[in-house]
Amino acid sequence: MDTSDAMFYCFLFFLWIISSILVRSFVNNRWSNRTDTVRHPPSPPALPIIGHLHLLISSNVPNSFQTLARRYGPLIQLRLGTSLTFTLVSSFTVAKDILKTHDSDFPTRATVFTSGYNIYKGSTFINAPYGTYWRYLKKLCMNELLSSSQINRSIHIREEEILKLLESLMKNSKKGEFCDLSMVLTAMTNNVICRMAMSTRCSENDDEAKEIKKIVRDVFELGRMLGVNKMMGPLGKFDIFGYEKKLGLAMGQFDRLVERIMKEHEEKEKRGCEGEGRDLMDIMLESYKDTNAEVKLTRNDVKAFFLEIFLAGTDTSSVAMQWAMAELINHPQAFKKLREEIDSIVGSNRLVKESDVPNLPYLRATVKETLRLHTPGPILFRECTNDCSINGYDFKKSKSLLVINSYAIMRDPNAWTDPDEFIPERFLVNSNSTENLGQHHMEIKGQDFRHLPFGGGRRGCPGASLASTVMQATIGALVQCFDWKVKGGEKVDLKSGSGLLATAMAHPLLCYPITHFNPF
Ligand code: HEM
Repeated sequence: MDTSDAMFYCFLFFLWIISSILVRSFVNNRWSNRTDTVRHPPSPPALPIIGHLHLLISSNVPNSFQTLARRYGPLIQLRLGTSLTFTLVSSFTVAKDILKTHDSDFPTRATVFTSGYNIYKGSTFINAPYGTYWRYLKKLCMNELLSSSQINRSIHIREEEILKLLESLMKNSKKGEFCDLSMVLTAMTNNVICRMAMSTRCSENDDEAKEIKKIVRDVFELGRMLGVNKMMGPLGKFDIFGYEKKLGLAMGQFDRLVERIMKEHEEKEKRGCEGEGRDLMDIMLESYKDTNAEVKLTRNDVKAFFLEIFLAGTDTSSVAMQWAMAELINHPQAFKKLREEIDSIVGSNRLVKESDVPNLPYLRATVKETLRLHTPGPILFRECTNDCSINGYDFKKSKSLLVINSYAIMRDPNAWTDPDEFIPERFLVNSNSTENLGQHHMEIKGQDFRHLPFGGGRRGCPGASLASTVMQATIGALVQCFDWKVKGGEKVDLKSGSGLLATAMAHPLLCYPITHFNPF
């Protein structure tokens, strides 16, 4: 955490104490009058007034939660301030109970940790309560927008974007310059999602994808800050730092840009142009215009959906790829093994392709292992919609919030051998292999609740296939085409960022690419 972050959190902490004292007298009754016989999970010692809030202010929140679970157990109750209580889940067996057995009792994402601010009021997919609207959009995602046939149809987009990435890295290599892999990977995933969503790169304005990236980044950051504000109690609502105003401006910019792109698509449809093929906007507009659709989508619903797809789909894949490269650079044996696998399947005349991936088990294992150790979505939020009991504890409709720490589950020593080590071999499922995989070997069949990078149950990530496809093809190409030398050292510093959901690397990944195979 740098000094300005520390000062900012100190200030928020101070603000919280004052606002909590102000409201304490009003909420005291709530605690003292509790006469229910509900069986709550155990709770670690809490500080007066703030409860366990100080744990959220500490550096890496999923990591602090993990330390708590190791001390107090896999199911504990935590309190933030005087009014927000939630249960923290840190074991895969309990996670399985929730995401599988009790999936229908927890079908809604808890939104108390989000800013709640949205110019598209009522139009949200990611935070929609379980119901007709959410079901309709989820079905649309799974059957059309992010289906395997739509992913296959857009293969040329990913191939072209990977080639563009390699081209720019070849230039760095030729000049002996270093590159910022964090930046170029973010630009690439952004282009892939923008082109798949709205064919923006191919429109007349080449800067649209960049513009969307900047706006979405602003919306994400400001939304995060507002979310923290919201947890600060009544004083947080005054928007002292002006985040709400800035968020409104950023969303307004997004709205104007997407409105224009929507109109362009509508015009294109009228003219009967096929353009780059059917993108996600075309599919959404078809639903929007369908008078017989189960849900009548509004223009705002369409825009809000795209904003959330950009928020959910760009940085996640890019951050995961940065970690994959960092781990591979720090583990030369794994890098060599991956390169050898690619060379043996692909040969030395062409670039690795998406269609090679089924024959590249070590590449798939590398991506899985990266997502296990460095998941971009370390915490899953759920709200109880039916009274139920889990592990002998009671959960109440509309009152019980769950926070599943998938970061801790994926590093649980009861589920994984050497849980903090990068060992792709643990995901190799090859019974004919003569290689001794030893105790790291594990078999993942179907949905395994030890491995939760994409969450699980009905609220699980609909972009999992797309994200895995992008990651496998990109990492494969980066390993096939270049050797990598870290700028200013032998090894990459694997420190991660701080905060509730901050899962990015603490420092940009600066490396010299050295050409090994030139596909051009
Ligand atoms: C490495 C990349 C990605 C990771 C690690 C990731 C992870 C996650 C996680 C952990 C969740 C919450 C699941 C739960 O609560 O059980 C989620 C939800 C979601 N993700 Fe992803 N995601 C990635 C990429 C994508 C992409 C590429 C898209 C779309 C283009 C996407 C769209 C969504 C959406 C729409 C939801 C909300 C689903 C719902 O509420 O039903 N994600 N993702």
